[in-house]
Amino acid sequence: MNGPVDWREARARAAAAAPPPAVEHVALPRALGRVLAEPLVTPIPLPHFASAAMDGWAVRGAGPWRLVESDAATGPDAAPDPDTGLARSVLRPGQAVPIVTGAPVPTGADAILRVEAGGVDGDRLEAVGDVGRRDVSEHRHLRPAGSEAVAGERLLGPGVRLTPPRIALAAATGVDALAVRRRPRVAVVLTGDEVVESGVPGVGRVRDSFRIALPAALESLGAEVVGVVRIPDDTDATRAALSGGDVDLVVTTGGTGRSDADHVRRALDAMGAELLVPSVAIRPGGPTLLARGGGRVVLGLPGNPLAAVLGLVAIGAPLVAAWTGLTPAEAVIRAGAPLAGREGTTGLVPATVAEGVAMPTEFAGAGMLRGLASADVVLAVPPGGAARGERVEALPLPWS
Ligand SMILES: Nc1nc2c(c(=O)[nH]1)N[C@H]1C(S)=C(S)[C@@H](COP(=O)(O)OP(=O)(O)OC[C@H]3O[C@@H](n4cnc5c(N)ncnc54)[C@H](O)[C@@H]3O)O[C@H]1N2
Ligand code: MOO
Repeated sequence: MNGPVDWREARARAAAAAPPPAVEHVALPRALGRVLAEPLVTPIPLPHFASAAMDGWAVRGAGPWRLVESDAATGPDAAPDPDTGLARSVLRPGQAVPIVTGAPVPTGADAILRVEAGGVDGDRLEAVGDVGRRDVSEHRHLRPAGSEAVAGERLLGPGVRLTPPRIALAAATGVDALAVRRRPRVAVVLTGDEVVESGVPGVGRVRDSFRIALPAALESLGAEVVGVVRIPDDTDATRAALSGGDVDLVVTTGGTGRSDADHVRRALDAMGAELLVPSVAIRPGGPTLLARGGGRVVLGLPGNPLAAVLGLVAIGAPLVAAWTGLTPAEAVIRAGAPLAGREGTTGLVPATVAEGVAMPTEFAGAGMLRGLASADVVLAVPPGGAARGERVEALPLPWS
């Protein structure tokens, strides 16, 4: 029970450790990147009135036309008829009225003749050239009301990430707030008395890899990082950091080992926490642990920089995804080189992807960052390894 947990099982336990997704309402500017909780149903047709797609003239009939004064067709008060979506002014056969892009089209208009394809002589307008004649005969440049969506149509389903175009689509329907899934509130706790946060480290010291990168990666996964603290290598300080604050999840780095300098497991013990995943059968990242105690979940990542990120990709990603009701993305890709296996362990290998083929990067030792810095995905290499050309599972990096 205390040995390393198979990596699929560990991912399943991580997903199961999240509470059922909860909902909150946020204003549109704060909804970017969040997960939609309820369908987006447009209360209005899109567009909600018939409008011109070009600057020019609204015309009725084959032409030539007599130009009439622009009134409701282009004025700021040109409210469309709520039933038809058409502007209330009426264009009679043989008439034309100036119109600008986006303005309501008068009732009766059957084409927009763009300005560069019309010739005006006094109050007489005629189409010029093939382009002008086609504008008219093909009834061009009219955007009918409801041509993109009718009122009551479902435009987005729940469970999708709110990308910039999805936010823009929501805004176009006239809504000002959206129902989104709650994010876990996360405290990041950095350990390691040897770690320095600026300048060139002396011998026996290491420059911090996590204070900037880890919160960013967690936010990319969909979490809300509410604090980052560095604590001394001490069991009481670790226990206090693991149990303090109003948070849902604590993510630690370092100290997952069993030496005198490692305090995460001892602190969890002292808290009476339940170890959900004591370690994972992955390499690097094996010492990654998951626990529940003090009313929160604790994800313990190893101190080695690559190992920590791979622990986050393997266990943190399904945990945060389940919290926000997302299904973690999984894909398979062809290996561009033979990948050695290791009995009882899933190898996690940073890889670059070109033309659908994944090449493992160099410099992918547990304490390194160089391979990860150039990687596009992480390959999950089964214990038996994989031949060149074989399909292997590819996990996305949080920021890609
Ligand atoms: N006897 C054994 N020793 C180790 C084992 C083992 O099974 N038996 N496992 C090894 C593996 S695998 C890993 S991974 C590490 C896990 O170590 P910890 O989580 O306890 O991490 P630390 O010992 O605190 O640090 C490891 C390494 O990472 C550096 N580090 C820590 N924090 C940072 C930071 N913020 N930025 C950059 N680098 C950091 C730290 O200086 C150490 O070099 O244990 C192995 N040992
Ligand atoms: O699992 Mo450790 O992560 O290899 O250095």
